[in-house]
Amino acid sequence: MTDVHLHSPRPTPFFQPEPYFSQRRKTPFKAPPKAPAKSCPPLSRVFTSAVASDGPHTISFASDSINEPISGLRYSTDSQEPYFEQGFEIIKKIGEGSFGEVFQVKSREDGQLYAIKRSRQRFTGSWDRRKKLDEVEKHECLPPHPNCIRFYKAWEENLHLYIQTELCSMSLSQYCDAHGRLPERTVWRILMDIGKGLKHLHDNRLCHLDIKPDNIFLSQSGTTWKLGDFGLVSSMDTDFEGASEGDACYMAPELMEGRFSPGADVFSLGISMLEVACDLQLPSNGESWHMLRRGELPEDFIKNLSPDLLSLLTSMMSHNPQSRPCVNQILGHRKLRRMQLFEPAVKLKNKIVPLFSRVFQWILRFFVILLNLLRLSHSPMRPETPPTLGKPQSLGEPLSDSEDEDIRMSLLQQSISQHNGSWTNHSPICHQYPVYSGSPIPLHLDDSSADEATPLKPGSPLLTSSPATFPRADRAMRRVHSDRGFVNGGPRNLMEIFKEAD
Ligand SMILES: Nc1ncnc2c1ncn2[C@@H]1O[C@H](COP(=O)(O)OP(=O)(O)OP(=O)(O)O)[C@@H](O)[C@H]1O
Repeated sequence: MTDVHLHSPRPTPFFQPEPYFSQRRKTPFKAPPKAPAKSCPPLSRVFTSAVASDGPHTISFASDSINEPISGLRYSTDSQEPYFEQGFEIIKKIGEGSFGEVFQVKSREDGQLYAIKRSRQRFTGSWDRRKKLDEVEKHECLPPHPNCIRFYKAWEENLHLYIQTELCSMSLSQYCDAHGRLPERTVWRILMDIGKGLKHLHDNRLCHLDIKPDNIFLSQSGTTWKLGDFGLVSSMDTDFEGASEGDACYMAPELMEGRFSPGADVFSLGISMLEVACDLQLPSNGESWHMLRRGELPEDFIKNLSPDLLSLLTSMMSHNPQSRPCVNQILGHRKLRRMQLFEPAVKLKNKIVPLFSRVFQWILRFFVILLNLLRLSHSPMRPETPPTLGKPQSLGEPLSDSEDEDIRMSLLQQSISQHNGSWTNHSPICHQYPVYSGSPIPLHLDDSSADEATPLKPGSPLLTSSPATFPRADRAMRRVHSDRGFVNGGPRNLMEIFKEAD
């Protein structure tokens, strides 16, 4: 019995030996957070006065305007619609995260496009509200920079928080989902742009602490990479008080011990670049997680990297934060220095090329219209041609003049017979005329007989004619029939055609 039990087939557990590295998977769908338990009502419903406010209120920590009612040309307090809908035309939803949903909108006041993030859930209490407003405070305290997503305003309404920011075309994750492994040129460009954004943060004594491809965005124009999502930004001045680490896949190893420093951002940027340059799926734990932090990078993935990029990324991912280069040193790399040297020229090219191409298109369009107008004004009026009954078909070799003449005669004979109330059954083209008429054959011999419809007298040679009367026409029409798979006026069997070919 024991033996049977031991040998009974069982599903073998799938075991992937560690360390294991795989190709980067597409950005997984993030399930929305669970709804709050229904057993007790949220605090906001119990202590409404603690968090509720009348109508939409701006949120600002830079001035004393916190909790100032929203006012605007397009906002009416009499309307039941929220400010979000009164002030903006909602174009589409562009993303969602654990915090909320992001919409692409068009402002009804200035006609510009923006991104608005709306908290998914209502504030559950004053503590929850304060925690959500943190992102506003952190984003607001950052002076604008071309490589950081710009903050415009924030407001709360109906216990939801709204954050209005600059609109970007997509995140780096979405870009990689579409393009796969990125070419080194693009990786250097991202390193330079995000390096500049990060320098701006560090110069303002702030650390991002959540750098990852999900939080790097491509501008609307598609030329500049920008740093976004400042929800975890922490100040060096307050000694990283209340700081928390971001995504485990991109986390510097020293954060496990609570040692925060600007070096953590350098590590996260380095490992993010490794991911996109090698199309590597970063582990969130396990032995492979530690290997990457010990500087043991998977050979199969890094073999295509240039020595320059590999050595920079390896130094950025040093285990010891002191050994990592600071952002100034990264931007001082000779490759990035050269890129910066040519940057004004590249920017100019990016502005001029689309402009020139648009002007060129207009000139081209103008010439095409002009040419058409000229052609119309010079073309003589053409006589109306009778409508064709079908598409001209290839009839093989062109008929000779005499054969053509015979066909005309035959058709005339057919027409006369039809006119007199009888078809000559042996006419070789009686079934074919509608198809043949791609180039219609006039039913008269010459112009003088064109409109003669007088019936011929019985016994006329034309009426009594047989195939022998017009042997060449008969031959020619048989050839036409045969070209189209018809024999004796009927469809030809495929087998017959094959036999003939043999
Ligand atoms: N300014 C923007 N322009 C364009 N798309 C954006 C912008 N901000 C956010 N998105 C899109 O919305 C998605 C979710 O945004 P975001 O990550 O800021 O939300 P979140 O709720 O804070 O997410 P997280 O789970 O990381 O906290 C992003 O992945 C991105 O695709």
